[in-house]
Amino acid sequence: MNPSADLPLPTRLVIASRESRLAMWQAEHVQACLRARYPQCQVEILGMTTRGDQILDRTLSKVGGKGLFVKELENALADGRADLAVHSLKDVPMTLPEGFALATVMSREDPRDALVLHPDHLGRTLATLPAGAVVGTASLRREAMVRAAFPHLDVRPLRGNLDTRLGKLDRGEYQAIILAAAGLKRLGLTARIGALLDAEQSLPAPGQGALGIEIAAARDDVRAALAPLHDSPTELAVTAERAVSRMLGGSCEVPLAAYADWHDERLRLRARLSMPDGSRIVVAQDEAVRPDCAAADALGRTVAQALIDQGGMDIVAALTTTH
Ligand SMILES: NCc1[nH]cc(CCC(=O)O)c1CC(=O)O
Repeated sequence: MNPSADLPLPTRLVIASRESRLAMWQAEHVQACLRARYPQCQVEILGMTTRGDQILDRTLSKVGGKGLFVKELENALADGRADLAVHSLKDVPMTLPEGFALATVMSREDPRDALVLHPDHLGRTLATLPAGAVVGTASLRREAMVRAAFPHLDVRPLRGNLDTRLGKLDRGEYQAIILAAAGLKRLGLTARIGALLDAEQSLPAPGQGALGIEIAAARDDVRAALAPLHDSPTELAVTAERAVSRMLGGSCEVPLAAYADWHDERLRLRARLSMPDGSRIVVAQDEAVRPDCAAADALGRTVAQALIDQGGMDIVAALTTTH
């Protein structure tokens, strides 16, 4: 029995969200799902600016990482200004602070990376862009992938929200940029996708494409209200992916890819850890048959251990001790 099944539904639910267009789309998506499910409940959005949104001149890994985007939202959950916070799961730290819980994982949007091209280069791919073409990416994982597989390209950092990044591309600062397909699709920008990079070419980041809903851990009423939005296959996949990252220290300074997908009843997890310059790459993969959450987590730890056994911690240490 679910002990919270009999809890009265809250009459009002406030969703804390960052104010970027993507974050707002995601909050409005959850708002629409909740309104459809609970017509009597008043569902509102509280928009907030986070430190991560304010600092735009340095790459994320240098300014403190994922926590920057969630802390202000957690403060709103803690003091009751909001009841739930919607996050791109990719941006949620591997271990939440005491008192908070990831209550819900929603079904996954396309997890792949997408190549977006400057209008002068439409029709090209990473392989056919001219030598020296500037390719922008905000992630060390994507940077490592391009450097290893396409050494003819000039990879440069790219920060800012989706609109900012696309603006820099269109102004000619980059010949191409790599973004998550999920964000582009959510914002109705599917037409800008020049090429989708399959998992063989660009293995996604842990959690990419999935939405997670965070609550104050004590709010069993909110947890119960969110239950219908939960997607178990996605939760098991991202549990495995996040376990890999957690075991390697959970830092976004590390170019880690981890992606789990379902093949009938088997959950297959692939992971890749690289130096940003593409000079060293270790890969591992394993699978579990009909795992529960604990087994999905164990799958992630097994794959992380396989990366460690191949010298993965040397890569982590080389990247995390410099600043
Ligand atoms: N780090 C920013 C971020 N967080 C989530 C997404 C995309 C949406 C998703 O993965 O659910 C993006 C943009 C990007 O990587 O291009």
